[in-house]
Amino acid sequence: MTERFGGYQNEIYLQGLGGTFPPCSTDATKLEESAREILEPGPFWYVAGAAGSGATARANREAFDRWRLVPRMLTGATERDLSTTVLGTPMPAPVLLAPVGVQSIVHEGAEPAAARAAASVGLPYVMSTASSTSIEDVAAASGEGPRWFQLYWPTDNDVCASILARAKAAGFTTLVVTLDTWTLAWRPNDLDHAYLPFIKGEGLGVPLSDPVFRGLLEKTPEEDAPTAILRWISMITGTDSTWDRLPFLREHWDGPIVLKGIQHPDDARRAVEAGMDGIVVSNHGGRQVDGAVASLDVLPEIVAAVGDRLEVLFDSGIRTGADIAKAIALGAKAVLVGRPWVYGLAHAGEDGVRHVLRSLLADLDLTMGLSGHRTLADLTPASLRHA
Ligand SMILES: Cc1cc2nc3c(=O)[nH]c(=O)nc-3n(C[C@H](O)[C@H](O)[C@H](O)COP(=O)(O)O)c2cc1C
Ligand SMILES: O=C(O)C(=O)c1ccccc1
Repeated sequence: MTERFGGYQNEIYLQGLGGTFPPCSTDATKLEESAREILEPGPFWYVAGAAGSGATARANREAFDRWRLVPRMLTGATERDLSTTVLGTPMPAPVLLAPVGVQSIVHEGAEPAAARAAASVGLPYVMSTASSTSIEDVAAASGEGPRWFQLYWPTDNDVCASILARAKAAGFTTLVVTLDTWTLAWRPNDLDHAYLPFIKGEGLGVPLSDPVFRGLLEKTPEEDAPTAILRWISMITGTDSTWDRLPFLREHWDGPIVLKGIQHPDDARRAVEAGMDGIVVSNHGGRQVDGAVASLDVLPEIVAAVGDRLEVLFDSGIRTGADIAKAIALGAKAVLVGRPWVYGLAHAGEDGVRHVLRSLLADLDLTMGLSGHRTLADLTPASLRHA
């Protein structure tokens, strides 16, 4: 089905005639600034912050500036079709909501609000293991919307299997395994505010509702919250896994599996060899390795390394329609967006998330049309020049 995302432009103008204005900026690059005015420093820096000096987070943005679209004329791009299918999930545009933990710290509606917004636009919501809400409650909020599940991999196999079984039973189709955050990076902004949401016990919607995890505890989390929290933290951070542990996931998940956090072509090749279905070329929005390469800069070599042997998704730094078009032109099948919609959630809950998503898709739709690209397949390296 062809969605006319660009029509959101006229909708906004018409609403303005009636005195109604967007709930937050239509420009995702401005949302960090306005979020700073409405969030306390701890929550604000949890979202906006990055590892170390922030060099990689800045590099992620700068990398997009080194590529420019070359507009083509008279191509008949009046009607666009932005739809695609990724690992069996049809989507009206090549955009997914990146997994984001502990959303209750920016808005009381938390994950269900974001999942409802995603479903209303038809985009897949990738639920984080670090959600403040249970798997079943997020699934219910998604309704008919597509849903993927992101795994922070517990060291305890029984707990891991239980979480995967619940995600599967709740209708999550695709598993995204995050590899780059097996321990939290040096994050000065969180440290300066002594702010770790997990310690407040807010990101425990998944384990606290898990019967196997609860069975490991001597006292229930209601009786002794700190012990439960520490037990969970020690289960999902502090231990790096190795490639030989992947078959366990295959045994316990019968849908597609995607590895998130790939930045080296050799790791992408290993993902192929391990029989994975996809990868997310991502540096976690610059939140893990400060001084690391910009995610967009490694995308072309990774696409060249794996060809069509698995699906290559991309994230880290996407803020505009042009950014999405560039990532697709460089070989990504779809992109994940992180901070922008979290700021939308902070500003206006479900409406804010929907507005950020629709703005991004309208921008992409109009950018593609005006640069003469009718479908995603029209976006190729030939659509770009090095600036
Ligand atoms: C506040 C916040 C929380 C995040 N939590 C998770 C998480 O729980 N799991 C995960 O795989 N990635 C997590 N990420 C990383 C995102 O999935 C994504 O890789 C990153 O935000 C993309 O960069 P962008 O924010 O520049 O779009 C988080 C990112 C942010 C900003
Ligand atoms: O902050 C993050 O980037 C992240 O991935 C995370 C991990 C655990 C809890 C909350 C967020």
